[in-house]
Amino acid sequence: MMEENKRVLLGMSGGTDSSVAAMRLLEAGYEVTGVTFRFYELNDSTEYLEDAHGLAERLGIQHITYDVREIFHKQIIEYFVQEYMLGHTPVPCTLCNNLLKWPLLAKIADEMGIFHIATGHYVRKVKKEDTYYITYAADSDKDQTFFLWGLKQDILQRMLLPMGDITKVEARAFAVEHGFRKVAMKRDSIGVCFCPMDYRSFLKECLRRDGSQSQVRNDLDRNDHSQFQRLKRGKFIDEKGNFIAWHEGYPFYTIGQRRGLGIHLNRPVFVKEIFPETNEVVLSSLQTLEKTEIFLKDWNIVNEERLLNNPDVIVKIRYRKQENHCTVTITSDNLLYIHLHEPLAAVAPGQAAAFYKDGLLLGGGIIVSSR
Ligand SMILES: Nc1ncnc2c1ncn2[C@@H]1O[C@H](COP(=O)(O)OP(=O)(O)OP(=O)(O)O)[C@@H](O)[C@H]1O
Repeated sequence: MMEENKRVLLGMSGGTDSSVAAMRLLEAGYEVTGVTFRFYELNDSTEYLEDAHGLAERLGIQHITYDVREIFHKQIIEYFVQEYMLGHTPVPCTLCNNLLKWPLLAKIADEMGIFHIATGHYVRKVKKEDTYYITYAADSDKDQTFFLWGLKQDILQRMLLPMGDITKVEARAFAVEHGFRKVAMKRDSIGVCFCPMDYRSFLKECLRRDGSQSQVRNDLDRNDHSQFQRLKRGKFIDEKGNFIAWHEGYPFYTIGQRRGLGIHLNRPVFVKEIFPETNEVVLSSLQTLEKTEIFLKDWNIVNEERLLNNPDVIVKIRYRKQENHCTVTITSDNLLYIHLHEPLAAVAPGQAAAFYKDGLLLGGGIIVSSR
């Protein structure tokens, strides 16, 4: 294991937060090296690379770019499409952070003899009894803890999080004060980087492009017909299987969805279940969507003592949504079992769940099922 030093490798996206992060790290006396990952280039635009590089030059820091477009395509975009084809709700940002962004920062830092790794994430970290934890950001509107439950001690101990203590408003002001007006004016990124708008058009486009030689294969695709063919009209049904209306294809719906169903009934209805095999989507009242038990796969626990069997842990299944109280245990088949203390609606397979207690992020996982 490398000795701690005053060097830090910072992920620089070209955006406000990581740019201000670079300035704050320099102010704190670190020798900063910036790395910009080429994950995905929307409309082939590489402006972000030039922005990051230009900023690094002005700050007098070393800057490198690192092309991971192929890995990103395989691990994140194909996964994203495949999850919808399975009737699930994917979490690409969570996976990117936990499987790509932070591990890559650590790997490159290792190669360069740099101990610390940093991003412009709005999160903080603390050490308690020899264990490092991610904790909520000072700016609760920007808090990004929800995306980082998969990180382990080897990463956590090396992390520097210069944006955790300030608000976004302060970050913009900081950039202006330091003479970086353009940095301060950058728009906040919205949604998923490779699909900032409507995921339905993205899905259609991806599957059309991949066509019959689809790189995106799954169990449902055994019949060797292109997945694009699967995006066809299907039935909205009620819980008894009665036809309600036509829909545009099951991958275009998410459990818990109410808006955009394209139907008008005299009662509010929500997507309750998705059946990819028959291309049917079950609609029902919100109450029938409520669950009290959730099972997670691919989980990570930061501290077992604090999480398991604790009678009152907070679980979040959405970035900006409600916090629920629960108890967490491990099942005999190695899933995490969440017993919710009050029912929760709109629990979709594929989504992430993150656990908190006393402000500490204790881990999380991917939802496989609920009841
Ligand atoms: N292409 C990239 N290369 C290197 N690091 C990145 C890249 N994209 C994001 N990051 C890092 O991950 C952090 C969080 O990214 P995210 O896209 O969630 O946030 P953001 O609020 O848009 O940040 P920013 O304002 O810095 O773009 C960024 O602050 C940055 O440090």
